[in-house]
Amino acid sequence: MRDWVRRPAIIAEGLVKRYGTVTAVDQVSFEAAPGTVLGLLGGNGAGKTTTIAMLLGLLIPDSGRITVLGHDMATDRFAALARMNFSSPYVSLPHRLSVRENLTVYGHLYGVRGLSRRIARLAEELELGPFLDRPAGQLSAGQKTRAALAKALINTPEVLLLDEPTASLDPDTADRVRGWLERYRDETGATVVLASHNMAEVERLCSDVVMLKHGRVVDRGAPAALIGRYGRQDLEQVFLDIARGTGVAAGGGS
Ligand SMILES: Nc1ncnc2c1ncn2[C@@H]1O[C@H](COP(=O)(O)OP(=O)(O)OP(=O)(O)O)[C@@H](O)[C@H]1O
Repeated sequence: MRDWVRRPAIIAEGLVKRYGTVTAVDQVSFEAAPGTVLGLLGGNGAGKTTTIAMLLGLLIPDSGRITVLGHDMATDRFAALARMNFSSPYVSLPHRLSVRENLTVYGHLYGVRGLSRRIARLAEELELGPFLDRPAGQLSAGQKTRAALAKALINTPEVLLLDEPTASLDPDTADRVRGWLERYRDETGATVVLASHNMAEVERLCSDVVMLKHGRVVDRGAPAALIGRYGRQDLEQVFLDIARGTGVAAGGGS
């Protein structure tokens, strides 16, 4: 295999972001290998959304460096952005446009070929049919989340950043969306960064996780390795140990 094939899809090195006196992200580094799902975990205010916003180039780090698909996001971000996409509960689709119109606008922005077919496929897989022609502003929270996921997938991104993608979905829909994300990753080889508070979801989808606390990386590893190191049954218990400072991890930390 050639070197460029093995190169991490995402490299974050020493990221720092301050909002006034708050250091939201403090010397955070990680890598995501191509075709993997990296979980960004941490309690409320740990710095997950800020990190994702920096990966997207929406926020400029105060220091540190981000490379996505070989492109330095400080100097060459547009080449990478065309091959990326994201969904976030903090970014709504334009309210007055229908879901179909939204997907059409974003599809054109990304230069998607065969756009009608792509929209039809996403509508089928994410079950958008019943509200495809309704204004995005009139949807329920769960319907908005699915529409936002469709927008995030419109350009078949190689790097997909998902901030709490199943937070407002009912358990059945959330499970189906997870299955769909797994298939998407398997079929396309996309690299995914997933910020989530759902530890069962993270265990299922992520090959690696980065645990953040107060903007710093406090542990990292494969879910099974972390569970083993903390002597726990599942990632939820590991999360609680880290959040409350009660866990004793063997040979861990960073
Ligand atoms: N625009 C902003 N101005 C000032 N402080 C901010 C801003 N955005 C985030 N912060 C602060 O930065 C820190 C990290 O916030 P961030 O939203 O990245 O956390 P998070 O891990 O995504 O949290 P949550 O799980 O609650 O969504 C928090 O202390 C937050 O209050």
